[in-house]
Amino acid sequence: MSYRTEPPYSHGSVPKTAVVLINLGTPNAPTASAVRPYLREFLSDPRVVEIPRAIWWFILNLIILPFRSGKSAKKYASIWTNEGSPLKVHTEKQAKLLRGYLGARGHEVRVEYAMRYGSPSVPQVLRQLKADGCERILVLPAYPQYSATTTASIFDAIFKHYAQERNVPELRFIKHYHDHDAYIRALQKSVLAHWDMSGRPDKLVMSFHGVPKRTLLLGDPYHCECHKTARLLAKELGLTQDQYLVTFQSRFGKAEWLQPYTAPTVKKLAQEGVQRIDVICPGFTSDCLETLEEIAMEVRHDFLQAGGKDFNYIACLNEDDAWIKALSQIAELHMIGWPTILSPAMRAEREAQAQISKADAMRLGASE
Ligand SMILES: C=CC1=C(C)c2cc3[nH]c(cc4nc(cc5[nH]c(cc1n2)c(C)c5CCC(=O)O)C(CCC(=O)O)=C4C)c(C)c3C=C
Ligand SMILES: [Fe+2]
Ligand SMILES: [Fe+2]
Repeated sequence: MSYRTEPPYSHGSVPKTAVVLINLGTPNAPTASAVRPYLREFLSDPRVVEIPRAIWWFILNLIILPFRSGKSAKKYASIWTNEGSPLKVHTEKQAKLLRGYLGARGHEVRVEYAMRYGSPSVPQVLRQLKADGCERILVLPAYPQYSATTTASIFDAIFKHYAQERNVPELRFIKHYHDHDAYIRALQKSVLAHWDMSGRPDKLVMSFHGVPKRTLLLGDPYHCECHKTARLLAKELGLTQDQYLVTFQSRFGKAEWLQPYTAPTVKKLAQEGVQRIDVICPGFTSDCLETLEEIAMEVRHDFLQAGGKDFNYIACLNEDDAWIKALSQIAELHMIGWPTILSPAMRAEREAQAQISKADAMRLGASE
């Protein structure tokens, strides 16, 4: 067993707490050479693709990466902003806002963000938190609905990192918040704000990222959690069953994925004479390639080509105030029992410990 070197242990220090918001990840640039390593890391994850490793290695390296990297890069280029990839830009802003929100509520917590694939990587962020003395870590995936392909893969990355540490911090993992009241109400508020501006559609389409159908049959609760989110949102909006539908997008590969698929469904709606649809993607908490390009560009085009008249994409929650508030409530719920709101005595003790650690460090430095 080879352990990473630990920072010097400091007696009696008040443990610091950190919340780490973790999203999927995104390439560093909208170019084939940047998309390729990102896709390699993502699609090499056995949680994402369950095909036997040796067979998959050939398919990935000889077929998928050479062809998909350039194609995907062009798509990324169509949504890239001056600040970078939308997924990263929104996640970073969410972490900053959450830090401010929790701070304003009196919590002394670090809030950082990390990406499961790409950067800032999970190990990079966890190393920094260890160096800064964080002894309690709350892992907050950016996915409201649990799936082995996403949430569990984040958990794997955390376990893998700490497998090489002696002094493992106290860890808590948020599995899902697909039915959390504040999340549902943030979604409801965003739909109502859209309808206040633009009127109501004939149908509201709630499109979730797909996964292979096989994963549902093998016990992954993702499909049920997506449907529960949709049902709760429809209830909050007062929609009857014929006023909304649930679809699954972003199919990858040849196997059957969760149905109904988003693109053929909206085409069919247009062909049946539905004039206006609004599409929301409640499973994506930040706008990204899959919402801005696939839904707001490709699916819009499909709907209008098939005879639809009016297509509205309702943006993800991104930096929405009600959403940041929801995130803070979800984090607070999972931090119960952790002393994040410090008493004056604890604060004084922390100050004193910081002074002692500083003096220790200087003494150690001087004796070397
Ligand atoms: C919201 C949850 C997500 C699930 C579940 C999910 C499963 C899943 N995805 C792929 C393959 C790809 N997904 C890609 C992009 C992508 N996926 C999600 C989220 C979920 N994926 C997001 C937020 C994004 C966008 C990232 C961004 O940079 O904006 C891609 C890359 C893009 C492309 O080349 O099309 C792939 C590939 C699989 C195979 C899978 C479950 C088995
Ligand atoms: Fe995906
Ligand atoms: Fe896609």
